[in-house]
Amino acid sequence: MRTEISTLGEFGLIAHLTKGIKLENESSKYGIGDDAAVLSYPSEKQILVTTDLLMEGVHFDLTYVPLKHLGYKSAVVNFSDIYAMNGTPRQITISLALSKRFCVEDIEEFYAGVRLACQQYHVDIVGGDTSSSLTGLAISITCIGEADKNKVVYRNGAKETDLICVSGDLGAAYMGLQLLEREKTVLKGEKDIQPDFSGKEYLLERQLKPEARKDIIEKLAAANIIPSSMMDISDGLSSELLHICKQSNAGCRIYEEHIPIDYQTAVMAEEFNMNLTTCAMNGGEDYELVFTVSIADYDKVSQIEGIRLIGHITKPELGCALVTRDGQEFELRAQGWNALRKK
Ligand SMILES: Nc1ncnc2c1ncn2[C@@H]1O[C@H](COP(=O)(O)OP(=O)(O)O)[C@@H](O)[C@H]1O
Ligand SMILES: Cc1ncc(C[n+]2csc(CCOP(=O)(O)OP(=O)(O)O)c2C)c(N)n1
Ligand SMILES: [Mg+2]
Repeated sequence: MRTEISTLGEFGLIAHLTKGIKLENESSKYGIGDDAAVLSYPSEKQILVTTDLLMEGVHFDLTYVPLKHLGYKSAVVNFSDIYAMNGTPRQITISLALSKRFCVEDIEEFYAGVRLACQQYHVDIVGGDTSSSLTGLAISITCIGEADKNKVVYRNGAKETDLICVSGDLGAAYMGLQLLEREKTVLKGEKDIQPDFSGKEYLLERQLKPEARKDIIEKLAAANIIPSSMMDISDGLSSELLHICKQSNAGCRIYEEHIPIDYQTAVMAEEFNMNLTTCAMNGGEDYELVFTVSIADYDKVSQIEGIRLIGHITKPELGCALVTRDGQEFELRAQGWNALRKK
């Protein structure tokens, strides 16, 4: 089926896409349908706001990304930013610019993904904007969330001797992207052949359907740990650690042998003849959390499943470095994702 968007028009499309959206959160007072949404948060909360812009051809390639997955991921990467402040996401607004290539069914798919993510993370869709584009799909999502006033975690709070921790494992989403890019080149013009991705499912899942680490935020809270600094890993661990250290006026040492990497990631890096540590440090799109905790929290944090201690914070004069298995030190450089960097 292909229903042209012009048959519904802007208002018809919005009504169609947002049909049946219900508000779950106490703070969502009024959602879609007026000039602005109305939110109300209790005075003991801080309100968190984050926004992300995703451009077709820059952030995603629709030749191998299904629209439902794209919708899911676009929402989840925003939730991830709210968790990275030690908060809880509550509302999003979604703005879309659509070219003529897209039909109503395409946007339905995209919305099905966004709505699934919102259901799973208990977030309300409270508004958005819809416009046309001459060149492709542009997606902008803004997420609003809350945190207890004294529990917001910034990038600038890391202190000398703090332990550096990471959740999950790194580099898999990047290897998933490499895999999809390779198949895209191989299969160009041969639509009937289905690539065999068996044994590589984890990599594809990490690229196409990432999750935000709500569970880690909950486990830290349950263990009574408030990190001294935290970020989510979108551009690569190196880049994020440099942000934390710069803003905290600190240095760091992280140890190559402690960087968490999944088996499939390692196999794939070998197959592509890529340096595994480089992929894990700079690949990006991991949407894991990197955070620091006081050394006093060592016992508590090391008991939490899914968190790895990878190093520690130092004085700023010592700079930021990766210590290899044979004890050599390499200065961290932000080689990861940078949308504005020269190619
Ligand atoms: N065009 C912009 N105008 C104003 N602030 C911006 C702009 N782009 C990014 N920022 C702000 O810069 C900071 C860092 O952004 P960014 O590197 O994109 O972080 P993240 O990786 O968490 O999305 C954030 O506070 C963000 O709101
Ligand atoms: C076609 C394509 N190119 C590149 C990537 C890789 N990629 C897309 S977004 C991103 C990192 C995060 O993007 P950014 O706009 O920096 O988000 P932010 O850090 O602001 O949250 C990466 C590595 C991809 N998934 N698909
Ligand atoms: Mg950003």
